Amino acid sequence: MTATTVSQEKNQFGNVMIVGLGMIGGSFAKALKLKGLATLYGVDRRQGELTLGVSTGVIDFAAELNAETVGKMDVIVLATPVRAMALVLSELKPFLSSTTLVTDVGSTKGSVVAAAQQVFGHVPKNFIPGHPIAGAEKSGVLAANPHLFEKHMAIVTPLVDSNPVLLDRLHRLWRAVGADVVSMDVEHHDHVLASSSHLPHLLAYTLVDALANGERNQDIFKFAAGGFRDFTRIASSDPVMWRDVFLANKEATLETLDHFTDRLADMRKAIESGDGASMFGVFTRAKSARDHFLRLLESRTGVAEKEVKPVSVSLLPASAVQGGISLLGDKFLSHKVITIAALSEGVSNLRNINLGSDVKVTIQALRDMGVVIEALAENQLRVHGVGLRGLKAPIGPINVHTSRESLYLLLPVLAGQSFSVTVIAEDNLLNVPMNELLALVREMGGEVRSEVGDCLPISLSPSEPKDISIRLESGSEPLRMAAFLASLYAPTMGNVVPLFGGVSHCEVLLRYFSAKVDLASDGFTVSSGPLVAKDMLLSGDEYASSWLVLLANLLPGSELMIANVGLDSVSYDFMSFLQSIGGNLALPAKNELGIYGGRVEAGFAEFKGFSLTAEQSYQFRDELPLLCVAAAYAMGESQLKGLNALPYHHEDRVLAVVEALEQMNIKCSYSNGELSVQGGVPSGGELDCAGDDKLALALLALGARSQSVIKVNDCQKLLEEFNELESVARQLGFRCLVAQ
Ligand SMILES: NC(=O)c1ccc[n+]([C@@H]2O[C@H](COP(=O)([O-])OP(=O)(O)OC[C@H]3O[C@@H](n4cnc5c(N)ncnc54)[C@H](O)[C@@H]3O)[C@@H](O)[C@H]2O)c1
Ligand SMILES: O=C(O)C(=O)CC1(C(=O)O)C=CC(O)C=C1
Repeated sequence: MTATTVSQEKNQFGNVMIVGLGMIGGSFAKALKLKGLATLYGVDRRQGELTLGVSTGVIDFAAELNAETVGKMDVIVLATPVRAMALVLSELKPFLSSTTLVTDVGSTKGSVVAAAQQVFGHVPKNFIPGHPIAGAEKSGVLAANPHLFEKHMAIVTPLVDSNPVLLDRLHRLWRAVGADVVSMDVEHHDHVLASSSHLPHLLAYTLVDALANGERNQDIFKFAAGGFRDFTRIASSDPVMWRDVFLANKEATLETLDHFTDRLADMRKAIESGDGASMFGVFTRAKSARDHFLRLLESRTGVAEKEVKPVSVSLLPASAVQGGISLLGDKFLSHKVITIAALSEGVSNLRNINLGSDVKVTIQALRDMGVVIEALAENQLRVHGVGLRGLKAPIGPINVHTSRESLYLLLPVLAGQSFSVTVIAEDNLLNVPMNELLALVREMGGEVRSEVGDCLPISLSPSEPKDISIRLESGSEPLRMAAFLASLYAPTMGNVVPLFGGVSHCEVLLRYFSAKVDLASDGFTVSSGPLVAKDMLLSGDEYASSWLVLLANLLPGSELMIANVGLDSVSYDFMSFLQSIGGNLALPAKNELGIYGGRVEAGFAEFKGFSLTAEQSYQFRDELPLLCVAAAYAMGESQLKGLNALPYHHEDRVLAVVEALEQMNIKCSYSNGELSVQGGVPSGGELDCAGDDKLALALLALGARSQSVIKVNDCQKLLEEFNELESVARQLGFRCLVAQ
């Protein structure tokens, strides 16, 4: 049950007494009182706090620990500093009923259990300790905040014979004030909190005290700014409370303090000897660990959840594509290069990197495993490679979120490391069997476990690496890259046989980073050896290039030049196909790396109706939406065959275009995987791209010469993935209208 669905029945907790009406006790009381869930009684050795408690509406009654009051309580919460709790328990003992739940909020749990044992001779079944993991550096009832516990954790530490009915009541109490309840044993609690809460307080207090009493103390405080304030906020906390905590949790605090002192001594040595690499390593790992912690916190408290506003985009009529442009780096190429650079030996400077959301997923995962990736100027990264097997075990699972490309790149690399790891994902990547990819990882020799038939999440455990031979059954580019990466981990040699010949960025990039990839009679061989860091300027996005070329062909008066294309065989063949159906474009020649790199030029032309074989449909499956648009404007009829043999998401995308064509009054029919389209002039109106960025671009192109404007809805993902869309349009003299 979540906090929001908790029952809010009036006065359901009956009479609740808070002993120690300070900041925490007051916050708890106020939250219950404001919701009308209990009648609140306060006890405090300071009469002033009780008077304030009543006048500020934190409690209903100021009370004392006597037979009459204690006897009628349903719940008693001890909220004094931890060392005062033994005294409070002994004062309660003579009047306490076994049906009253007694709990506490103390920051240490072992000492509170020991206090109960000392007072009662055993821990009574109705005494169940607890601890809210929420607080502030303030104290006293005036600092009470009824929202303090919302979306925070409350730890309960029941003992074996704790009364289950009262334990249930304790859970409900914490949930009623908005907390998420977790159960823990006492010893574990004290060790965890010694590191996560007690040590930081000790450091903050000691730092402030050392500086305040050191030389130049006046100026130190005068010139201290945000960093000092952020680090030392908690040194303003209550000294009595914290003295009690350190007296009560001595052993666990000393253990974590010793570990920290050793690490501090290492840092001292690094500074003394000018060992920048060690410092850089510590700072990078620490940053990555803290970023990871913040993400966990955000996902728990929901603070990062931002409202996503629907965005629509339209291409305004009477535009032509005119001018020269360099496009931002290709997305999948960016993923690949960053991963390869991370696995290389040495430092690589990468320029024109596309930092789209999926690429950031890959970067984060690599950082979580100790790779230092510096963001230099815009779209420029410096990657400090760690070598093929140099990744470090991450502190939590690797989350590829919704990025299929990150998953395909990272999985074989993780399978080649010496640690076990769990890989998790979200939304579209869940519940999809990853058979081909997992088969490949299993071939590497690693153990792969998933709870539900080859779907994520999965756990990988390393084993002896072995030589592999992979014959790819599909033409998927991510799978091809995964196969090449897997073969890098073969002890002597790996063998990759792609479904199609032709050049792809996979082997070109690996060779560029010094991998020994050779063309064999059957596919490629990859001989074992290190990757070596290189600098690289990435070529422009391939799908964006194809889209612009199509637009230039559709819009009269266009004169387009893209200066930085880098086409693999599929993209080159696609552009050549456009030429073969009457398209007006000039393509670059093959460069020394085997890629068609350089400039593409394009201008207006009228396409002829065409016929696409099933093999071509498969080969151009990514570009099919663009080809459907070419068909919509072509003279005569076009046929696209074999569409039902495509991976389902490609067929779905084509079907979405077919629906759009029909809506725009372009005659078309689809049966048995064959689409025929009668060229014409699309009408206009609103279309939905269902959050698919590639489909969105195709639908925008459909509006190139439509009778009235075509507005494409649900374009948030398009603007995320192609965020330079508006600036590209501006540079090339055509107009895109983005509206929310
Ligand atoms: N401050 C935090 O961030 C935080 C967070 C979680 C848990 N805690 C725990 O909550 C407890 C209370 O902390 P706080 O921050 O509310 O402190 P606080 O100083 O604001 O309140 C403590 C109150 O206890 C009263 N008190 C002390 N001895 C007493 C006694 N013998 N009988 C009756 N009243 C007595 C004090 O007069 C004071 O009003 C502590 O055990 C602390 O470890 C604190
Ligand atoms: O936020 C703060 O000021 C706190 O110190 C809260 C904090 C913590 O260290 O996180 C302090 C003590 C606790 O027992 C629980 C929470």
